[in-house]
Amino acid sequence: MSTCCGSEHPTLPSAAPPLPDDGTTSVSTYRIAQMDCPTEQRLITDRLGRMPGIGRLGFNLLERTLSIEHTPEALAPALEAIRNLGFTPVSVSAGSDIPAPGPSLAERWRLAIAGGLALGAEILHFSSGPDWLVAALAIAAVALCGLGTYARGWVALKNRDLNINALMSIAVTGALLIGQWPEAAMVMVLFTLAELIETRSLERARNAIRSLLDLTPPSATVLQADGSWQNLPLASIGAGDRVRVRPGERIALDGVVAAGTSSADQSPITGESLPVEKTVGDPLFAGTINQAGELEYIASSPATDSTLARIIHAVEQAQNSRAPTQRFVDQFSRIYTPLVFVLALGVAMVPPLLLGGAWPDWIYRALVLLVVACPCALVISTPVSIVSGLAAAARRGILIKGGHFLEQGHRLTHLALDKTGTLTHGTPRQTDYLPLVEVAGLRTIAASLAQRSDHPVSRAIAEQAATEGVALQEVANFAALPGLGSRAEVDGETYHLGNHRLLEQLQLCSPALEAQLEALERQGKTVIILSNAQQPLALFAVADTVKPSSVEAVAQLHDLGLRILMLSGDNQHTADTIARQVGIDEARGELMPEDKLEQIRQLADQGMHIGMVGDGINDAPALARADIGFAMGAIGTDTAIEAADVAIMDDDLRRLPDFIRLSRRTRRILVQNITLALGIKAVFLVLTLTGHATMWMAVFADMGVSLLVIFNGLRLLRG
Ligand SMILES: Nc1ncnc2c1ncn2[C@@H]1O[C@H](COP(=O)(O)OP(=O)(O)OP(=O)(O)O)[C@@H](O)[C@H]1O
Ligand SMILES: [Cu+]
Repeated sequence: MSTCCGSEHPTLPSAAPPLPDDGTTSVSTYRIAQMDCPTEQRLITDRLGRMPGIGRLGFNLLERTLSIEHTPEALAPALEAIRNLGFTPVSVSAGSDIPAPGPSLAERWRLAIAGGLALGAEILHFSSGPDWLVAALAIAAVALCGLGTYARGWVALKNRDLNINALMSIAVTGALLIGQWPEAAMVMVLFTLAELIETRSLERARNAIRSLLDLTPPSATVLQADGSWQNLPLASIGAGDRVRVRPGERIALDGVVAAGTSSADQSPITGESLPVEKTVGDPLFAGTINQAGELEYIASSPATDSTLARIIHAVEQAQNSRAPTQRFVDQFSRIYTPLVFVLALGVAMVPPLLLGGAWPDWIYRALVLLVVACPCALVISTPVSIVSGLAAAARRGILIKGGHFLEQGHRLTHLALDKTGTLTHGTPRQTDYLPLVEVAGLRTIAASLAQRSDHPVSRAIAEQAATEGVALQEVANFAALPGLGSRAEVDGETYHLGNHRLLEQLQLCSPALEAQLEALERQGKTVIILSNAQQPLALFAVADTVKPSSVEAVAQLHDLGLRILMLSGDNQHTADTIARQVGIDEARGELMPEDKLEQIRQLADQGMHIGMVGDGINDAPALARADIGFAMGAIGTDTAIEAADVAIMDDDLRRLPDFIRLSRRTRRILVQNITLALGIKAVFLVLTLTGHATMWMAVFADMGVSLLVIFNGLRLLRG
C-alpha cells in the first residue's frame, strides 16, 4: 500500500537476495489487479528474479500489490516484463489509496446472462432438444463469461506455468471438444461466480486493516498566525502546530495537551476501554477520541508519522511476511499442480490405450482431475486467516509484527517477564530511610545523586527528597552503573548509591548490614545504600506496587498451560516476594542486564519455546533472542514498537493471554482449512478415478471449499 522512500525499506521476503545497499536502490509498489492466485505470483517471480538490478519482491495477494526492490535503471525493463506477462501494473504511491478493483456491474450482468444460457443448455439437453442449439447456447455462455479466464490461462501456458485459469481453460475446452456442451458452460459459469464471491470476501479482510486507517479525521482545527482557528487537511499540519479538538471528536495527530482538561477513549489503539485522564502536558494519540472537554494540543509529529501510522505500517508489513503454514502451502502447490496434471494425462491415455477403456469416458475423467488440480483454495486460505488474525489483534491494541509470530504463538510454553514496569507499576515510592552513621546532610547527598538518574529506584528517592524539601548539591563526574546504581562526587568526595551487589564490590558490606537488608527485602522492598569510600552511610528502601491486572493475567496464562518466570535485576528476596504476590512460578533475581539475555538463551537452548515480556527499551537484546519478544506499553514509544515482535499498546498484561488465545485460534483455523482443502481434493481424486464425479461437481466442491476456508479465516475478525 505504501511505498517507502529513503532508507526505510519495507521488509521484502522473497527468494532473491537483497541488493547491496549502495543508496541507489529503492522500492516501488504496484497494484496488479489480475494477480489473484499464487501461481501468478510465481510467474512474476520467475520472470523478474532473473533480471539484473532487481532485488527482493514483496507480494501481497490480498491487496494485489507487488513491491519491487530495484536499482534506478532496472525498473522500466521490469515493468515491461510484467506487462508482457499480461498484467497491468499501476503505481501505488505513498498515501494514495486506490482500492483494489472489485467486479464491475458489467461483469456481473455478463455472468448472470451466461448463467441463464448455461442453464438453458442444460435443460434443453435433458429434454432432448436439438444438439446444435445446446451447443450454441453453451458456447455463447462460455464466450460471455470465460474470455478473461482464457486470456489469463493462455499467458500462463505461454510461460510454461499451470495456474487455475490455464487448468480451467483446458478443462472447458476439452469438455467442448468431446461434446459435453452444457457441462462446459456450467463449469465456466460456476468458476467465474466463485471467483467473484472470492474477490468480495477477500475485500472484507482487506477492509479490516483499512478500517484502522479511517480512525483519524481527514482534517483538524489549527491555530493560525493571526490568532484565528482554521480547519485544515491533515497533510498540511506539522509538528509544532497548535490544534483544537472538541468533545466527542477524534484526535487527528499525536501531540501534547497545551490547554484544557478532558479524558480520552484510547480503546481504538490500546484496546483498553477505560478512559484516560488528560491535562496539560499529557500525550494524546491520533485515532483516539476526546471525550469530556475541549482540548488544545501541540502536534508532535505530522500525521504520516503518528503512532497509529506506525501501527498500520507494521500491520501491512506483517501481511507480507510469510507464516510457516503459508510457506508449506506454497511449496506444496508447486509440486501438487504439475503432479495432478501428469496424473490427468495418464488417466486420459493409459486406460484407453492399454486396458481397452472408452476414450471419451477417460478423457472426461482426466478433465475432472484438472478441475481438482488447482491449489487456490488451499493457498488463499492461509493469508486470509493470518490477515484477519492480525487485524483482530490490532483492534485490541496488540500489534503483531508478522504472521509468523501470530502462528507461532501457540507453541509458547514459557513466558519470562521483566519485573519493574511490567508486573509492577514501575513507579516505586520511598518507604524507609535508615541513617547508619551520625553525619548531617546524608539525604542531601543521596538525593543529589538520585536526582541525576532516570532509574525508577533513584527517581523514588529524588521525589521523596523533593516533597520533603531536602536541599540539593552540585555533583561532579556522575556515572550510572547499570544493574548496580550510580557514582558521583560531592564536595570532592566520591559517593556510591546502589544495591547490595555494588556494596559487595566496594567491599563495604557486613553481616549486620546484610541482616538489615534482608529484613526489608523480604517485605518486597528494594534497598539501596549510600556509601563513601570508607563505609556505608545510609539505607533507602523503596517499594513498587503490583498491577492488579498482572495477577489476573498470570492466572489466565496458567490456565492456558504456560509456565511463568520472572527475570529481575532486583535482589532475590524482593523478586521472590513480588513473584509470590503475582502467582509467578519462578523468580530469578540479581540478574545484570546482560544476564537476562543469557537466561533466555539457556532456556531456548533447552528447547523451550519462550516468550520474553519487557518494556522493549532496556531489554531489547533479550526480547530479540526470545522466540517471541513482547514489548509492553508501546504506545508513544517508537523504540518499543520497533524492537518487539509483538508490541502491546497499553501496559495491561492481560493482553498476553489474549494474544495466546488468538494465536491458538488462528492455528486451529489454519489446520482446519488445510485439512478441509486437502480432504476434499483426496475425495474427489477417488471419486473421479472411479467415475463418480462430474466436472461441475468438481468445480462446485473445489470452489465451495475455497469459499469455506475464506469464511473460516474471516471468523478470526470477530470475537
Ligand atoms: N541508577 C540507579 N539508582 C539506584 N539503584 C539502581 C540504579 N541502577 C540500578 N540500581 C539497582 O540495581 C538493581 C537492578 O537494576 P536493573 O536496572 O538491572 O533492574 P530493574 O529494571 O530495576 O529491575 P527489573 O529487572 O526487576 O525490572 C535495581 O533494583 C536497583 O537496586
Ligand atoms: Cu553483603
